[in-house]
Amino acid sequence: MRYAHTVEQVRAAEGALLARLPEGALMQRAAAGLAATCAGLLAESHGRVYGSRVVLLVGSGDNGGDALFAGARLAARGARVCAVLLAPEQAHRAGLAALRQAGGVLTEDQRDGCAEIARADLVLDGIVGIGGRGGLRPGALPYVRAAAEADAAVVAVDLPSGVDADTGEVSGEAVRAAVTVTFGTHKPGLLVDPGAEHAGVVRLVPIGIGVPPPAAEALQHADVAALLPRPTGESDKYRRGVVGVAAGSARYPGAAVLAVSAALHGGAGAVRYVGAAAAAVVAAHPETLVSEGSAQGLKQAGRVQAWVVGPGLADGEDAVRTLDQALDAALDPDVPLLLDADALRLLARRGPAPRPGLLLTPHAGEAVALLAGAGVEATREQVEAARLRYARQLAELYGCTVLLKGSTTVVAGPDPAGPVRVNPTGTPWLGTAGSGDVLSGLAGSLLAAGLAPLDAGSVAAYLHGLAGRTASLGGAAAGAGGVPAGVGGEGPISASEVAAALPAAWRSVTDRA
Ligand SMILES: NC(=O)C1=CN([C@@H]2O[C@H](COP(=O)(O)OP(=O)(O)OC[C@H]3O[C@@H](n4cnc5c(N)ncnc54)[C@H](O)[C@@H]3O)[C@@H](O)[C@H]2O)[C@@H](O)CC1
Ligand SMILES: [K+]
Repeated sequence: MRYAHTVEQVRAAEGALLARLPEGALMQRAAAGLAATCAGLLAESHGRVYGSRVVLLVGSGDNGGDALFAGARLAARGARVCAVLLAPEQAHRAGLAALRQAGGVLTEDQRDGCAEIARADLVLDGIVGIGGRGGLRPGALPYVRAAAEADAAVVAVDLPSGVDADTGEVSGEAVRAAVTVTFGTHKPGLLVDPGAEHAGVVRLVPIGIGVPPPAAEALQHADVAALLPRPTGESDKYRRGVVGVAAGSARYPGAAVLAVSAALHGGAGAVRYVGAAAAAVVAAHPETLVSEGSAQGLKQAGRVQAWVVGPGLADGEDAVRTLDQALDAALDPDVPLLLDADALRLLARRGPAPRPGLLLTPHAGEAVALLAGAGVEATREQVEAARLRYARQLAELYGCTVLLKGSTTVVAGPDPAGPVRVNPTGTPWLGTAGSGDVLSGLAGSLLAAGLAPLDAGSVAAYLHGLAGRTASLGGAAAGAGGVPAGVGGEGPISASEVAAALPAAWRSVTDRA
C-alpha cells in the first residue's frame, strides 16, 4: 500500500522526531536521498554527475534548504550548481553556506537565472514544500516557465511547488516535474490529479518519521492480489457469488452487454441479468442467466449476492421502477448495491437514501447532480479540481461509499476518519463510451464475491485501469501499479476491449504477487 498523510499529520510526526535528533539531521536525511535520486538522473542523461549543470530554485523555507544541501552534495561530486534565490533574505542560511563551500554559485537576477535554467541538465524545485499556501507567486513564474521550456529534468523537492499537498489542487500554474522526491510519507496531493499529473514519478525517501493512520492510500499489486477472490475446491457458483445486473434499455442495450461482460470477468460465479436488453446480453454472453424485461423486477430475479443497477437504464418509467425496487427495503438489505449512471441521476432527484453496502460510482457530472440532490452546489470543474474533497463530501452526505471516476479515480467510505483510496493505474484512453459500464459490472462482481464496498470499488478501479492500459498497449500486459498514466506506446481503445483485457490484468496482478 502506498500511504499518504496530510501536512498536519506530517508536521506532528516530524515534530516528535525533531525533538529527539540533533539539529538539521532530518534535513540531511532528506537532502541525501534527494541528491542520490538527482545523481542517478544525471548519470542517465549526462553520463555522469561531474560537469553536469544543475539549477536550484530556492524559496524562503526548509524546502529551499533541502534543495541547497542536495545541491551542495552534487557540487561536491563535480556538478556545476547554481542556486537561484527567490527570496534572498530568507533563504536557508546553513544551506547557502554548504553550497558555497562546495563550490556552488548563487544568483538573484531573473535574467541570469533563466539563462542558467535554459542550459541546465537538471532543475531542482525547492520553491515551496508542505509550507506552501495559495499557488505560485508571480516572482516564481518566469523560472517555472523557463524550466518547462528547457531540456532539463525537473525534480520537485517534496512536492511540485504550486500543488496543494493535502488535496492535489492547483490554482494557476504549478511546477511540472519528471520526478518528485518526497520525504517521510506521500502527500495526498501527489496521488490525485491535477497534483499527481504534475508530480511525475514519485520516489519516497524514508526519513524515519512515525506516522498515524493515513489520510489517503493507493493500492499496489500485492494489496490487490491479496484482496482478489480465489475459488477453492469447494466453490460453486453461489459460494463464489452471483451478481445481478439491472441495466440497459431498448435505447441503450450496449451498456447492459458491457456491464455483464465485466461482471462475468470479475470473479463472481454467475451473472443474472434483469432488463430490456436480455436478447443482446444472451447473444453476447450465453452464460448469463436472464429475466426477460424489467416487469419481472429485481425481487423475482432469484438469489444474488450483489446488485449493479443503472448503466443504460435511461430515465423512463422502467428506470424509475427499477431504482425503487433496488432501494426498497424488501430487497434483502444485506445484499450490497452498486448504483451507476442513470440510477445516480434518478437517485439525485430523490436525495440521500442511506442503506448498508451501498456503492455509488459517479463521474464528475453525476457527482454534481448528486451534490445538488443533497443541497450542495458545485460545478463539474470544481469537482474535477478537488476530487478528494468532493468524494468525501458525497460519501458523508449519502452515508455510503462513493467511487468518483475521472483522471484519478478516488474511493471514499462513509467514515470521514477513514482513508480515501486513490487509484494509481489507468490511461487517459479509458475516457471512452462504455468504460464506466465495464467498471460498474466489475465492481459489482467483486461485491458479490464478498469484498467490502471500499475494497470492491478500489480493486475494480485498479484492474480497470490496468486492463485499459493493457488494451491500449495492444494486449501487452501493463506495468506495475504506480506507473503514471499516459506513458508512450498506447493507442485508442473501446470499452469492449477493456472488458476483454480484464482477465489479463487480473493475471498480471496475481502472477506477480
Ligand atoms: N520539518 C522538517 O523536519 C523537515 C522538512 N523538510 C522540508 O521542509 C519543507 C517544509 O518547510 P517549511 O515549513 O519551511 O515550508 P516551505 O519551505 O514549504 O515553505 C514555507 C515558506 O514559503 C513561504 N510561502 C508560503 N507559500 C508560498 C508561496 N505560494 N509562494 C512562495 N512562498 C511561499 C512561507 O512564507 C515560508 O517562508 C518540506 O516540504 C520539506 O521539503 C525536510 O527537510 C525534512 C525535514
Ligand atoms: K517543491
